[in-house]
Amino acid sequence: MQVRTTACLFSRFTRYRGAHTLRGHREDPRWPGWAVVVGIEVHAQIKSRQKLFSNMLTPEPSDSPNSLVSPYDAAFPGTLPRLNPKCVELGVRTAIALNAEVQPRSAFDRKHYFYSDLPSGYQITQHYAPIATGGRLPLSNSDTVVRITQIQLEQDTGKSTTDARRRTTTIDLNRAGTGLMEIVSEPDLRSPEEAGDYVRTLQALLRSVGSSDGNMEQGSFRCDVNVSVHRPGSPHGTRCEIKNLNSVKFMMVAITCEVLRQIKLLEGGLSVPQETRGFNEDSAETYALRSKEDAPDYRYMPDPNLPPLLLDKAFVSSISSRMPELPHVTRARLMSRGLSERDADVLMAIDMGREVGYDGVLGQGAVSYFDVVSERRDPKVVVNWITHELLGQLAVRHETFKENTMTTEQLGELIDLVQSGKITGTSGKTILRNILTSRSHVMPSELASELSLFTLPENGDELEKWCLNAIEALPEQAIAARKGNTNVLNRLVGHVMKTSRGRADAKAARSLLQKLLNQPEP
Ligand SMILES: Nc1ncnc2c1ncn2[C@@H]1O[C@H](COP(=O)(O)OP(=O)(O)OP(=O)(O)O)[C@@H](O)[C@H]1O
Ligand SMILES: [Mg+2]
Ligand SMILES: [Mg+2]
Repeated sequence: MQVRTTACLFSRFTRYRGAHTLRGHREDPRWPGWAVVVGIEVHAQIKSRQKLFSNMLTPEPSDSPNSLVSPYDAAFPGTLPRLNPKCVELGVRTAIALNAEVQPRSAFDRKHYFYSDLPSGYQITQHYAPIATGGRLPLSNSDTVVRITQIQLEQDTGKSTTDARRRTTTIDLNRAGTGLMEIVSEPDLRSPEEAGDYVRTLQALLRSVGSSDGNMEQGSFRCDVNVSVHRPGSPHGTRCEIKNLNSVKFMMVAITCEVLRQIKLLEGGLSVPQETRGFNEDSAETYALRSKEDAPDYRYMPDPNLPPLLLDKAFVSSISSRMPELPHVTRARLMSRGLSERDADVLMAIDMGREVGYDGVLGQGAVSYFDVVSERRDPKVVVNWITHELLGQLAVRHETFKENTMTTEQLGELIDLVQSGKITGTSGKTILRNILTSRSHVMPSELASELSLFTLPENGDELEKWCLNAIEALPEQAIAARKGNTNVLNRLVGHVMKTSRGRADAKAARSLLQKLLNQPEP
């Protein structure tokens, strides 16, 4: 009894504190005798129509430079910030999705530094009182739960591009003033792979609640990765922060390189100085950007133009009640309906924008398509038709799921026709291809009769004709099959399928062929 109570307490404690604080060290063969610690600061662009403090539109990467800049974004004297409520709502949605505590009172501060893409000379952020604190994110591919320190709202800067040859820097202020959420994790990650899993899980979560596109390549989701190493059992080592990583893959490579660099220093009797570092993708090396001593003094101060942000319980619960299904819930629901992990992932990946060019929201794309078709049908059969046939054919056509014209009614009826044996699987695929090519909304049953694809009993006599035809066309194979060679029998079945253009039922053809072959020769 005593033991059980302790175990119970222990598991609750680990869950509350995050799995890592009490998790035993698992040796990594890449760095025996060392333990790795990673904490990530994510800057995710808020998917609001307008910027954080001005009514200028949030730019797309395709917008021409300096085309979406209000006088406020360019820091004209006399302009004042006005907080965009949509950004607050999306910040709160993110906080709820991360199980964080939305603060009834948060505030905005100025972080000062001087750089050409920051016209006001300061960035407005939430340094002292963030909008939410203390969340948790269970990773998709393991039992690890990563604690979230805080979520803060802040402005993005403009973009400067330096042309070394011409010795000029061009400034694009489109991005200046767009809303960001800085999501800071506790140092709970233990390997490059876990860091990758964290970023992917977070991207999926933000996309599912519609608060960010989460696109690392396009810069709407930027990660600063803090890495340190220590001997198991000793306190955490000194961290270095790696900036400007633009894909999950390179982030994982950068962490690996940084771990090996720090170990080399420590094993050589040196120490790791706290630094901000960059990553060179070509040489696969991190390099020093600035040391802790060079870190600027940001002279944080409360922004006198912005009152504190007060959020009452009713506001938060009204957002809470309108939250969409979160990815881990969708996943569990799909799997409880008998889908494999892989099938669930394929459907969810489409909705969460991993399909190129598809900016979907979970629950409005492939998952809901599946939900509708499988409402009164076998979920496993339905998912097979979607993932293998429909997605397969779309891929052949270089089309995305968004471009799919086949309705849920069409696919539903098609599956019913095949399942009830009225048409064969092969005919079903022909009809599916036909519907995708013609982009028509004609129902599969109409097409089946138009193309005379209905199977037995309508074409019972035909089946015999096709089988006799096959035996006649392949006499040598017929002799071998008669002697019991089943491989050769398959060739004959194939011939029947070909001449019948897939209308014959392969099983029926096989048994009829066997019957015909075993009859005494005339
Ligand atoms: N020993 C450590 N090893 C690895 N990561 C660490 C370690 N200690 C802290 N971290 C991580 O470093 C990050 C610190 O981020 P935080 O935003 O608090 O401060 P900062 O990096 O000093 O400031 P800034 O926001 O200006 O970059 C967190 O994600 C935290 O988990
Ligand atoms: Mg930070
Ligand atoms: Mg940092």
